[in-house]
Amino acid sequence: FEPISVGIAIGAASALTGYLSYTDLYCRFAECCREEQPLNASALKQELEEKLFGQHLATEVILKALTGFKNNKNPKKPLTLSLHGWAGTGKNFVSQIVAENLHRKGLKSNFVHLFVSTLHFPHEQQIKLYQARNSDQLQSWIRGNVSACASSLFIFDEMDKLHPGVIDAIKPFLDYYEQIDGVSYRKAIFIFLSNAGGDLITKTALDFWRAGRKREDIQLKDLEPVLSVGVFNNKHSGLWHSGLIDRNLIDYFIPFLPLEYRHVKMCVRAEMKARGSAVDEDIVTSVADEMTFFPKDEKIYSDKGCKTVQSRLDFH
Ligand SMILES: Nc1ncnc2c1ncn2[C@@H]1O[C@H](COP(=O)(O)OP(=O)(O)OP(=O)(O)O)[C@@H](O)[C@H]1O
Repeated sequence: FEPISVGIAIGAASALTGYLSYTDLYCRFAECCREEQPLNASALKQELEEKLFGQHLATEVILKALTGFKNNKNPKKPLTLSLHGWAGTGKNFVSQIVAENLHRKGLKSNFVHLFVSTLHFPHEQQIKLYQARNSDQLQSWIRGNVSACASSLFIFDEMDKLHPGVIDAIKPFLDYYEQIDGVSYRKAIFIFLSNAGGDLITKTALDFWRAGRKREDIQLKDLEPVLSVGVFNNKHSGLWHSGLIDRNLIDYFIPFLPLEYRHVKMCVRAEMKARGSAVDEDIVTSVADEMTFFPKDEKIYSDKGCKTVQSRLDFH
């Protein structure tokens, strides 16, 4: 062995490992955008199966969509998911789980961005003003965030209340472009949440129930025609006016079913455990009994899903 080259090799190796561990160490404390970091699909699956109640379709589609996208080294467009359903059925909740599985700090991550349309664009009548000024702002906000981290996650809540003109501002980012002004958006993920189609999803679930069929037997194909009428052709829901659908820019439509009495009970139990208290079945029943259910005669589905469970539990 030649002493000089051995020395160089050791130096290089230690510099390399030193650098690697420094990066690792750094990322442990500060947050790093690790674009290539694979998704732990089994962890996500387990979390969804344990924590998300009564949403077998959403669980299945979300898993499939995310694993497929994250395993693809060279996606042709960003991933766009559109979550639909009645209030309190878990759309925000699932977005939070997805965020945590993509970026360690979840909703608090610098690479996860939640946009609430009624908060950011509150007054419909001023939309023209907003449109001009805020569309630019919205675009540069998205551009800035994706430049900082290609695998950024954007969650747009209350999408049905967002004006189509504003959605137009997002549209170019969702398309099949290699780059826009030097920035590639293909590794980003966009999640849209809305109540649009919720009533029709409920109607399908109710038809199954009335026919004595199991909820878990509802398949995506049972809901697709329903969603296509209620959402794709509904000129009143902003998203659909904007051409996102015509241009096939939404990759997955994900239905959230209305929650039943038993699911509300599961939410109460989960909330009690999260608060570190023992599960008291008497309290579980009385919280669930306080919720209101529809339709009037059968009383099967909770009006607000699991939404008010947390605050109701405070009174027990
Ligand atoms: N399917 C579910 N499984 C477990 N917990 C749920 C489920 N749905 C709702 N929850 C609980 O209820 C809370 C409120 O639900 P969430 O905010 O996700 O509803 P949403 O569908 O986004 O409603 P909205 O359309 O009104 O915004 C969640 O934080 C979660 O604790």
